[in-house]
Formats: sequence, structure tokens, C-alpha cells
Amino acid sequence: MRQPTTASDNYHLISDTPGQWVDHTAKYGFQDITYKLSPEDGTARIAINRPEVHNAFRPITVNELRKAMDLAQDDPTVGAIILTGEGTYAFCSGGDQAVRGEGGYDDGSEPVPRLRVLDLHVQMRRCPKPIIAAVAGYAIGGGHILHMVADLTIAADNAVFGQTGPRVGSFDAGYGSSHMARIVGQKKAREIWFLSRFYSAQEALDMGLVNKVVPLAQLEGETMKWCRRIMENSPTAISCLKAALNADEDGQAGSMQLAGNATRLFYLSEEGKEGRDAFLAKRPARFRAVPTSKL
Ligand SMILES: CC(C)(COP(=O)(O)OP(=O)(O)OC[C@H]1O[C@@H](n2cnc3c(N)ncnc32)[C@H](O)[C@@H]1OP(=O)(O)O)[C@@H](O)C(=O)NCCC(=O)NCCSC(=O)c1cc(O)c2ccccc2c1O
Repeated sequence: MRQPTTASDNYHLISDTPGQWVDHTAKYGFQDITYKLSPEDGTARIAINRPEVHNAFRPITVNELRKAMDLAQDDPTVGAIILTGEGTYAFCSGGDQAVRGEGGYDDGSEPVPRLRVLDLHVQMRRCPKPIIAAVAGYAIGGGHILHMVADLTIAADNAVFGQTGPRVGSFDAGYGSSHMARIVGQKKAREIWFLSRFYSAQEALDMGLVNKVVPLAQLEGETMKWCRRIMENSPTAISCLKAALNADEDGQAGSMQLAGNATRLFYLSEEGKEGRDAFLAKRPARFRAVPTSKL
């Protein structure tokens, strides 16, 4: 008699080879990040590339990340987005303290100092495609928040996680606090912020901060395996699930994201199209005559 088995999902058959990356960094004039696509896998790879400061971000970096996220979101060939850091020593060490000015980060690229990374967080939440953080080395401060805001995190066994805000006179009272508490619970979130100590990859796994820990050499392959599996699945189902999982935490904006999915699906239905077609033909709509109106 056949026995039920976890292998019946065929997950073990999915390749964990690295992506075949095509580098689009120069095409978009990016200087602080790299932007690559693996067309065969339908995956975009966005990486912070400031190794001299352990991939700390300045306004230029954040604005390039926002642009790259837009590119990946609007590219119909992309179904999964990897967010990572170049090199193996740091995913990201947070906001670049050397350009922390009065009232925000200021590298001279914008007219006023801003905390633009908060806009990036919102953009990542609203992106209908899954974002997977691949973390090698330090994910600290604002870098730690970036991986938390991503939908999934694969960590290398050399990863180190933590907040430093209270040590450097900063705090993130947005997703960096509330989303963290949803992930690890209120007591643990208070510990992470109030003590500002660092945690190993295994400790992060134990508290649900990351999805999987793998040897450093397997980080890219494992991340690609997750992306390939996601690409096998229904993009609409995944997009609606992301919106649903965000919805209660994101309040009205979260409901709106979910509602937008509903409207878009309705537009694809015969009933939705009948309303448009009737208006354009200047005739009464016959909603009840089309196959999708059987509620
Ligand atoms: C990550 C480290 C623990 C690594 O330590 P290590 O000893 O290995 O390396 P060094 O400290 O010697 O660093 C080498 C080199 O890099 C520079 N550097 C590292 N991180 C940064 C950084 N974040 N900003 C600027 N420069 C950095 C370092 O100065 C060295 O330069 P040299 O010229 O001396 O070679 C350790 O580096 C570390 O603890 N880094 C700082 C982590 C940190 O405090 N990050 C900022 C937290 S606050 C934040 O990120 C933040 C950002 C936002 O945009 C917010 C927005 C809204 C609300 C809150 C925000 C927020 O809190």
C-alpha cells in the first residue's frame, strides 16, 4: 500500500544551482547596487554594493534600490526578487552614519535630508512579487530591518543579526518595531531593541526571524531553489496571499492592496468586461447574462 510522503511535492527535484545572471547594473547607471536577472529562472537579484562600509546605505543607495524594485516589479518575466549584499562579510550594516545629517540622511543627492528607507519598506510590502532576502554576514540596524521586511529570509551560517539604533542614537518605530514584534513576539522584540545585542544565524532561526540557515557556500543555490519553486506556483495566488498576510498589519493600506487584487481579477471576468463593453457600446449592461455572475 502506498504511504503518504513529503517527497510527493517533488520539492527535492528542484535545482539548487546558482542563477545564470545577466548584469543590468550599467544599463541603469547604478553605482551603489547591482541589478541582475536570471531569465531562465524568472528571478531578479538586487544587491547593495558598498563593501567599504559593509554595505551601509546612503540616500543614493536607497533610491537605487527603490528604482530596482520598480524595475523588477514591472518586469513580467520576473516572479521572484532576491535582495542581498555583494560579498560575504555583510548583507547590510544599516544607514551610513557618515552621511547622517540633521533630521535625516544627507549625501548631497537630494535637496533635503530624508529617511527614504521607510519608503523602500512600504514599496517592498506592496510589491506583488515575493522578495527573498539572502543574508551572508552582518544584517545590522537598518540592514536587519530590510531583511525583516522581505517576505522570506535565507541566512548563511555566518550571518549575524541585530539592531544598533539605541547605541548610535536612532530607532525605527515603523516596521522595524511593529513587524519585528509580529515575527518574534513582544518580549523578544523588546530584548532585541533594548539590549541591542547581536544574534547568530541559529538564534535567528530559533526565534523565527529567518526561514532557513545553510552553509555560506550554499546560500545562493538554496535561495535560487526557493525562487524556482515559487516560479512553479500560481503568481496570482502568491500575490493575493502576500496581500492577505500583510492586510491586518497594514491597516487601510493593507486592505487596499488586497482589494486591488480583487478588482484586477474582477476586470478579467466576463461580468467585469460586460460593464465596460456596455458603456462603450452605449447599451444597457446585461450582467446577469454572462457566465461569471452566478453569485
Ligand atoms: C557591522 C559591524 C558590526 C562590523 O564590525 P567590524 O568591526 O567588522 O567592521 P568596522 O566597524 O571596522 O567597519 C568597517 C568600516 O565600515 C564602516 N561602517 C560600518 N558600518 C557602517 C555604517 N552603518 N555607516 C557608516 N560606516 C560604516 C566603519 O566605519 C569602518 O570604516 P573605516 O573607515 O574605519 O574602515 C560594525 O561595522 C557596525 O556596528 N556598524 C554600524 C552599524 C550601525 O550602527 N548601523 C546604523 C544603525 S541606524 C540605521 O541603520 C537606521 C537607518 C535608517 O535609514 C533609519 C530610518 C528610519 C528610522 C531609523 C533608521 C535607522 O535606525
